[in-house]
Amino acid sequence: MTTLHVTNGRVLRPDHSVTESDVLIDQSTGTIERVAPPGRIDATAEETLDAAGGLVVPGLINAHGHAAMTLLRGYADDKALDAWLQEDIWPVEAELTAEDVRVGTELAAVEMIRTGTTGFADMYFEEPHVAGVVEASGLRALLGHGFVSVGKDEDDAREDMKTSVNFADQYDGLAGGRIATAVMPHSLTTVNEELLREAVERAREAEVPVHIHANETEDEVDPIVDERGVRPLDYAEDVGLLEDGDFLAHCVHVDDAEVERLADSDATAVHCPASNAKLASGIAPVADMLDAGITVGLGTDGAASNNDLDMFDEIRDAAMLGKLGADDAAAVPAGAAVRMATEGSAAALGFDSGRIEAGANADLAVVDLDAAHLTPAHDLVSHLAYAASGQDVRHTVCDGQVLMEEREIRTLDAAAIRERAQEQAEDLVARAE
Ligand SMILES: CSC[C@H]1O[C@@H](n2cnc3c(O)ncnc32)[C@H](O)[C@@H]1O
Ligand SMILES: [Zn+2]
Repeated sequence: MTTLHVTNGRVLRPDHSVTESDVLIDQSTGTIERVAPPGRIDATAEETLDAAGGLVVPGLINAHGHAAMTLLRGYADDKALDAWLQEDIWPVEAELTAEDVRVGTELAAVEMIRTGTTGFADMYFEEPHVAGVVEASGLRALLGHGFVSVGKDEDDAREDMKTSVNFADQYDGLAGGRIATAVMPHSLTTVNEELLREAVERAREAEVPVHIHANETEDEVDPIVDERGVRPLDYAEDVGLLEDGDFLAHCVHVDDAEVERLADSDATAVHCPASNAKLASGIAPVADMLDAGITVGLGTDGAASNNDLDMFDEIRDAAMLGKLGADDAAAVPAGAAVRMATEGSAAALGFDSGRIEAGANADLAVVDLDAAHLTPAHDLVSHLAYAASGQDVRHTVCDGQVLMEEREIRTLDAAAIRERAQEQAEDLVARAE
């Protein structure tokens, strides 16, 4: 076995206590072998990572997004979802090439590794190219081809759905198990009932989950209530959704009965507080969802509605908006927000990650605590939620491989990727004019 020894740091344990511990990683399995006080681990590891003055935390997991939308960061701001998609985003996406997606996803990978994210979900187009970036970057990901039926003829829409199923079927488990997949209908209103039912059925046959946007805006809820006389999550269950492994992005406009329905199911929710705030979609009742026992993960959504992929921002936004939404400063405390970005997101994506513990995937980040804004150190969980940012991350490790050491990304050429992304983004926008 080849080993990686993370030395001299403090470790955020699963119960959120912090101990002075070393972490021994088995690189051949990509898992954590031992967490033990310094000096208790035999110092013969092939590789060491110095965590002195740092806090070793589970790698953050971005459980909902559209990675290549980094190319559209700052392209269209300050609009509500429907107008933003229809007037600005979809017209440009109509011009997207596989190379755009590859370059945009590389840029996203650089940003994620830089800010301590080790795993992400992606619903987008040209997913084989996204898979290539995942393979090269060393990140862990759950990928799916997103499809819609609105604005398409029946045959095209069915082909698009089949692309989603075939991709999920063929790519599940690739990159040494770092790639998982799902079938990804875009939303309950942009995919018609017949295709939605068929997609769910095919996902079950392929034994992969389904990921979908749900209850994001009132404009998305009202037509379902008006046309079907039921709430969206009743409809979702009726078409076969809400099974174990399925995960729903947003869940902003869910009523009490829908919260109960989700809690009674084995599906999970992914909260996207920054995107929901920026598009003025609303504030998800995340405190109620957690109280009801729903597993809630955290996601940035695309960089065009956030506008970054820093999960530390997301943790803070989840705590802040959770309090505002519940009108209660005690709602969504620091620890709950950190859990959403770690254990919650890991559970949503089915990753055995999100905790620093023997047996878990060796997906972690080391946060440099040697900074004025992280002093004094009364409560390090508080710092993770309210004071730290992705720029404080010093090392990033995924599947036992060091992806970033001393703020230098090892697996990707960050400078070249940024330069290429600038050119590609300009070219994409020019093509769409
Ligand atoms: C069919 S691939 C995914 C599709 O979703 C679009 N998108 C980006 N952000 C959001 C959001 O917040 N809600 C709904 N859809 C979103 C993206 O631009 C792609 O077209
Ligand atoms: Zn989204």
